Amino acid sequence: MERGASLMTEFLRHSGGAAVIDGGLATELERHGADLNDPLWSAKCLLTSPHLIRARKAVCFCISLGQQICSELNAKENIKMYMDHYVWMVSDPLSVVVHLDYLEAGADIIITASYQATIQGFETRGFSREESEALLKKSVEVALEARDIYYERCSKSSSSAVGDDKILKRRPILVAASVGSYGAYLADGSEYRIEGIMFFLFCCVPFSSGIYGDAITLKVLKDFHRRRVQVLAESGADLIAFETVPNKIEAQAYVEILDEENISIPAWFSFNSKDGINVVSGDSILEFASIAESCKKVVAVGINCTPPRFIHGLISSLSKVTTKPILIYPNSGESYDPDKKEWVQNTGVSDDDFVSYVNKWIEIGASLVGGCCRTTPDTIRAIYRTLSNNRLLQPCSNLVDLKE
Ligand SMILES: C[S+](C)CC[C@H](N)C(=O)O
Ligand SMILES: N[C@@H](CCS)C(=O)O
Ligand SMILES: [Zn+2]
Repeated sequence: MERGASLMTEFLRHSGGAAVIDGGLATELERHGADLNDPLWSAKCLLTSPHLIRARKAVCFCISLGQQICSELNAKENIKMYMDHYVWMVSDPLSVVVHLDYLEAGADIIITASYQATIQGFETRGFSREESEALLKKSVEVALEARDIYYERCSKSSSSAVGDDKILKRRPILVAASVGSYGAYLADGSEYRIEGIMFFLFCCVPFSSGIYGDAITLKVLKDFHRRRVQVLAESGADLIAFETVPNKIEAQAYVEILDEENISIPAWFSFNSKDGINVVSGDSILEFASIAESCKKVVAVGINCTPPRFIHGLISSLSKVTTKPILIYPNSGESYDPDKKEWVQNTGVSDDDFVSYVNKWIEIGASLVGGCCRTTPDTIRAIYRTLSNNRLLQPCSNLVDLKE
C-alpha cells in the first residue's frame, strides 16, 4: 500500500472509523478581532511572523542572560519551560489560539492558515521569494506548535476532559497544509460564487466562477501552484488539503503536481458546491471525483464550504464513484458577499441543526467530518460529542505510534 494511503487508513482506524476535522479558520480569526478584509484574507495573519520570529530569539537571549541557561549550558529543558510562558507573545498568537481552541474542542485534524497564502500574493506585497516561502512554512510551524502545546497540556491534565469542556485527550492529530485555489489568490471570491466579473484593462469580461477565463490553462495553474505545494510538502505537515476546489482543471493540475514533483506527503481533495449537484464551476462531481480517484497520493475526497443542506446528496453521489474515504466540512449555510468580504448573517443553520445531520452523513459514507467558514469550536465540540457516542476509539498515544 502507498505510504500516504496507509497513513489515512491507520489514522481512521485509530480514530474509531470516523475523525473530526477542525472548523472555520479565517472566520474564527475574525471572531477574535482580526481584520481580514485584505487580498491575503486569513494569510494576512502570517505577515506578523518575521518580527515575531525575531522576538523569539530576543526572548531566548534574555532568558540566557538572566538565568544562565543559554545553549552553552545545554539546559534546553529550562529554556523550553520559559518558552512555554512566552509562546503566546512570541508566536503568531491568534492562529495558535484558534488551532488550540479547535484541538481542545476535539478536532483530530487542524488545517493551516495557508488557504490564501501564495508566493505570488506575498511577492505582490513586497516580500522576496525566500520570505514568501518562509511565510508559507510559518503557517505549518504555527499549527505544529499548537499541536505540541496541546500534547503538553494533555500530559499535564489528569483526565481526558476538564471542567470547562476542554477535551484533553492524547490522540493522533494530523496537520493538514491548506492549499486554496487560484480563485482564492484572486481574492474576489471567484472560487466560491457562481458568476463573477473580471476586469481586464478597460473591458469587462463575464466569467463562470472557477473557470478563470481562457488564459488560465492547465499549465498556468500548475506553474502557479507547483512551488507552493513543494514548500508545504517539505514543511512538516502530515498532508496537503486542497480545499474549496472550484473546477476540474484545477483538480487535474493538483494531480499532475502530486505525480510529477515527487511530493512526499499525501493529500485530500475537497470541492465546493452551490447547488448540491455540481462543483461551483458547473463541472460534474463525478468528473471531479474521477480525477481524484486517478491519483494514489489522494487519500480522501470530499466537500467543504458548502451549505449543510446539500451535503447528504453530495455524499450519496460521491460514494457511488470513489473508493477513498469521504470528508465533509460544510460552512454554516450563510452566504458570502465577496465584494464586501463579509458573511450575510442569520442565513445559516444553528449548531444543533448542523450536528443533527452528522450521524446520517457518517451512516451514508462520510469518514471525516468538520466545519468550514462560520463554524466555530462549539460546532466542532458538538460534532466530537456526537461521534464519540458512536465511534470505537482505539488507544494510540500519538502520530509517531500511528506511523510505526
Ligand atoms: C471561500 S471564500 C469565503 C474565501 C475568501 C475569498 N477568497 C476572498 O478573498 O474573498
Ligand atoms: N481552511 C479555510 C477554508 C476557507 S473556505 C478556512 O477555514 O479559513
Ligand atoms: Zn470556507
